[in-house]
Amino acid sequence: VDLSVSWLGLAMANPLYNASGVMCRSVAELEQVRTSAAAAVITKSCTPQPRTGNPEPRYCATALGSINSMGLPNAGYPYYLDYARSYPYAAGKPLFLSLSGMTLQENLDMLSDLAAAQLPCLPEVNLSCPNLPGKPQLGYDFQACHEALTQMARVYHGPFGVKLPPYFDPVHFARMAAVLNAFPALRFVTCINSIGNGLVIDVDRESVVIKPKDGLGGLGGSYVLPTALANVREFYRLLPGKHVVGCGGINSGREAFMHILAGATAVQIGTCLYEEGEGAFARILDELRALMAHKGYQRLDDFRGKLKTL
Ligand SMILES: CC(C)(C)CCc1c(C(=O)O)[nH]c(=O)[nH]c1=O
Repeated sequence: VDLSVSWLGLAMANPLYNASGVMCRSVAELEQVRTSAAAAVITKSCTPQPRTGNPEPRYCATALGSINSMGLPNAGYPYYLDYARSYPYAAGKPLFLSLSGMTLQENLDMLSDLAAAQLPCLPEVNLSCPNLPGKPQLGYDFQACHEALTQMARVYHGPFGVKLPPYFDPVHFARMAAVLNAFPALRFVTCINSIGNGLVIDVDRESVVIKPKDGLGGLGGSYVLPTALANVREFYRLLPGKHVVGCGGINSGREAFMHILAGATAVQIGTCLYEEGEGAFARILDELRALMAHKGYQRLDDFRGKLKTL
């Protein structure tokens, strides 16, 4: 069984890597991912300056997944650029840099600096970043997205990608696809970011479980799998020539298989990686390999995007 993936001029031994935000804030964590069975690495979404993020508790895992309102704690863009400068690209594991400015200008500043650095790493721009006050997150404001991407594509000419929030309405899928299809240099979309503003309640304590936003936070893990799969399949259909990276609810080879069947080129592991540690990569790969062998598939292309409808 061959698990290799080749895309954007990159060759990956397998389709798995971390989701931005998990095991990727410090160099020590990034090296944990790089030296694991993961085939690529992505950094924590960064801002130009370091941020401590929200007060704790700001993450909580449940039997069905996780809730977080981290508040973008990160070591700052220069820290991750420095890691990208010394990263061993020749070892064959691609590096992605996640950018999440608090304003459009911050994203433009980081992207133009990254362009000047001329490094082999690829930017993944987080569209769950804040928009103007009184407006929803950028990814939910289609007009603002189009304007932001126009300016980003003006300062950064290489291939880049975006991390998308989940969408829940066919009209929203179509509107966002129309925006994304206007940018040839936008080569991949990562679906999905956490499902925003969920609320987890602890019955014994009769309390919320995270401190920020009176308990509201982004949902990850099994809670989001059907939504993640829907976003992967819809954007796989709606963005011809672009790649979709699947993210959301992957706990085993079965969910990785589902994401690839729905059209994902590669897949990111978030909550499961946070809870299990880097051993999750080898376990999930073994399970995916066994599932493919059982089904008689030699390589990922044998079933990628071939989800049957009834
Ligand atoms: C939600 C933002 C803080 C604007 C971006 C960072 C982020 C966070 C975070 O740092 O709170 N958590 C997520 O699940 N997804 C994200 O994209």
